[in-house]
This record gives sequence, C-alpha cells and structure tokens, in this order.
Amino acid sequence: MSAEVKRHVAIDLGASSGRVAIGTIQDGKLSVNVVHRFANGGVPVQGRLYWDVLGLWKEILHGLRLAAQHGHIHSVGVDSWAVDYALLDEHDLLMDGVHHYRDPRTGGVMDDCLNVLPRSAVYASTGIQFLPFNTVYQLVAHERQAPGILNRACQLLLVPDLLHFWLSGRRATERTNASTTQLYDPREDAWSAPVITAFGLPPVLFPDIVPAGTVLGEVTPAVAQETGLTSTVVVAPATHDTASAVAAVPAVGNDWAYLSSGTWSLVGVETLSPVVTPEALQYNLTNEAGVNGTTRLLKNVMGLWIVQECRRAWGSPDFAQLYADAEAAAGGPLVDPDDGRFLHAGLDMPQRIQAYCRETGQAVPATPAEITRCVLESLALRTAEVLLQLEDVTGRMISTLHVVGGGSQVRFLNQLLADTTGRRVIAGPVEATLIGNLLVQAEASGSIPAGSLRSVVLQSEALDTFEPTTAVPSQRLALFAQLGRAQPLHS
Ligand SMILES: C[C@H](O)[C@H](O)[C@@H](O)C(=O)CO
Repeated sequence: MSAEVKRHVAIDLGASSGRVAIGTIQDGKLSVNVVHRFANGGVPVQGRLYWDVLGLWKEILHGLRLAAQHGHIHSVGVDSWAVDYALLDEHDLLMDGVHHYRDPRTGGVMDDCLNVLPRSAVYASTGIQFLPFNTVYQLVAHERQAPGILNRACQLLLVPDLLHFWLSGRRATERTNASTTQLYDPREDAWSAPVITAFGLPPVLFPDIVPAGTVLGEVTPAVAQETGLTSTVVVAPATHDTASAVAAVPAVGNDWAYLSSGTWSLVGVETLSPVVTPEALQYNLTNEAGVNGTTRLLKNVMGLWIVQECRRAWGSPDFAQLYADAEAAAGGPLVDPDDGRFLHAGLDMPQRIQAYCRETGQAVPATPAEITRCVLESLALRTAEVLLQLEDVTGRMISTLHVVGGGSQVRFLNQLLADTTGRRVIAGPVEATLIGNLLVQAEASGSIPAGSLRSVVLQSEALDTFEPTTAVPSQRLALFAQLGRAQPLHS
C-alpha cells in the first residue's frame, strides 16, 4: 500500500455484537478488513437491564491494538445503537451503569410525560416518533428511580459520545444520535428547550452538538500507550448506526427507500429537511438527522429481534438453518411485530407470538420454523404498510427498496419483501454500518471527495436484486391491517 493511503478504523457496536475494522480507499474503492469481533448484549441485574460498557471498552482497546499492528492509523470513530446514555459526575466518573433501552423501567413514563407536554408540542419541537425508550423518557424514569440523580450529574453522553470521550478526552454529542433522543430540535440544530424544560431536565447535562465528520482530537496519551496508536485522530462518524447505514445505501435517483435490517427494521426515505406535518405525526414517523444535513424520515419496526429472542429460547440453533426451515414451512398466521409485548427480552418470546395468534383467532404456529415464518411474513407486511405511509407523506413514488445490514443476507426475507411490497429489492451491503462509518471518516480526512460516499459504495460492493414474483393477495394485506393493535409500541 502506498504511503499516502490513509487507514481509518470503524468501531461498530450493535445490540448483539461489535466489530473493529480498518478501511482503506484505493482507486475509488473501499476495502474493509474486520480485525476484531466480539459479543454484546444486555446484562440483567436485579430486574434492570444494562449494557456492559466497560466490557465493550476492553474489546475496543483490544481491537485498536490489533489495528495498530497493520501500520499507522489515521483516524478512528465509533457508532452504536441510539438513545442510551451515561451520566457523569463532576470528576467525569460514571454515576450509574448504562441502562439498556429494553430495561422495563420506562413502563408508563411516556404517557405520563405526554400529559405534561402534549404529543403535538413534543413532535412540533423534535419531529421524533414516540417510542417509550426515547432518551427523554429514560431520563424521567431514571429520576423516578434515583431521585436527585439528574441534578447531581454534570454531563450526559450518549454511548458513542462516551467512548469518544474516553478515546479523545473531548465531550460532544454527534448530531445524528442526538436527534434520536427526542430532546433535539432539528430546525434550530440545538437541544429542544421546550421539551427539556417541560420534563424538568437540567439543561447543563447536554453537551455541544457537532456534525458527523467532526475531528474531536487526537487519542489521549493513555489510549496511545494502551493500544500502540500514534498521532491518530478521533473523528465522529454518523454515530447513530442507522445513520451510518443509510449513508452507505448504494442508491441513485429519488424513487427509493431503505430498510436497515437487523435487530430493528428501520424503514425510511432520505429527505432534504424534516417532514413535521400532522400526517407524519399521525403515522408516528420520525425525522432523525442524517449525514451532510439530510433527514432520515423513517419508522422503527421491531425487526429480527423477535427471531433472535425466539432463537435464544430454542437453544440457539443455526440461523441459516432456521431461515431455510421457515421458507419450507407453512405460512399463514401473522402478528403485528410492533405490538409492545414483543419489545422486552424474555425466553417466552415464542409463547408471546403464539398467544397473539390465539387472541386474534388465527392458527397457532407450533414449530420454530412456523414461528419464524410467521415473524418474517409479518415483518414484510409491516414494511409494506410503512412504505405506503412514506409515499403518502412525501408524495414520492418508491419503486426500489434497498435492504442493507445483517438482515440483507436473509434471502427468503428479501424475496418476501419484494413480493409483499411489490417493489424491486436491492440487497447489500451487509456491512453498511461499518462502511458508512468509515466513509464519513474518509470524507472528513480527504481520502474521498466530499459527497461521494454512495458512489464509492456502488464501486466497491456486489449487490443482489430480488424482483417481485408472486403478488401477495390483497386479502392478506387487509387481514394484516385489521390485526388487533391492542398494545401498540407506537401507533
Ligand atoms: C433504539 C434503537 O437502537 C434505535 O431506535 C435504532 O435506530 C437503532 O439504533 C438500531 O441499531
């Protein structure tokens, strides 16, 4: 490799695993070398659910040590899931564990908050979908659990911001993730004073907001010593993993939507500005910040989490086999994947699906294959519904659905998506999050021309196309639309 080719390192933290990867650009193409993979997941303690941030930090240091052995690393940046945060005291010490957004502590909190400041006012200020685990409701829950903690805290840092602080010593919140908190006003590009005031949150907690691509500073001497990195800068990528994934969608034109498919199914389009209209509120669509001033107008659909949790209950059979068996199984029963009962962790996930089918008068899927098929068909139908909502609020016609992320490897789901939505599905890249993270760093460091992220992805990645073959009967769409939505996670 020639001396001037820069090495960038992406630290990509997902809900069930993390990766450290080196990216380099040569002849307009990105090469990715994953140097370290590790497991992640919730840690249950006394009825609460936490993330093991210290364990993640240890894995990150190990990954950086391995990366440093490949030669000089120009930059490093972290992305992760959204909404979760750490509180730091006046000595920069962690004041509590980092709670997992699936921690049941937020039960009922969102409804209480919306009695104080109505939905319409929260939405007008933030444009963010109502999800019970948004940072704002987690903070109110935290204060209820540990009265006074918010006033004792000096700083709130979202998970990637905490890791950037430990890497560089700089405290800041990167905008794409800040937007997911429901505490950020996209039109002002600032924390939302009305929301912060209404819920009694101390404004001093919230750090400066910086855009993706900001150079935060060099790695600290302690990190340099621990890892062998020298003169490496920490660059904030799009720290919300979904924003990184969307940045790497290999799309051209304007008639496409994306599905970032993994633990969550994030279904959306990219817009030039937030769409904060009564219709968007009615559909509970969210306006999260994207890279380079774009907006990610999308909806969270529960995603493959439901299958992951069932698989845990079934003793972790091979995923590929489970999906192959699902393809061969009889389909039929459907669930609303966004029913609130599917949000929380639990080894009774298969029984929750069966109970849903029983309650709605459908056949009850019995085997792992039948249950998995039920979830995949339901996810495809929910995706179809959301695409119609997106077309409705934007006035756009969506002819192509780009499926990126780990879930894009599930060929059976890709075909179901094509058939159910009636749209062409283009699958890949699988590593969209890592790629988006690396390309934002590359853009900030001058390794690629500004605004060329998607063309680099198109040059670098092989994609798979799935055309709609068997149209899904309209009765099936109607049946899905009529399913009981007794406990919606969001409406
Ligand atoms: C809570 C989820 O993490 C979040 O809404 C989703 O956007 C995500 O980050 C998936 O990784």
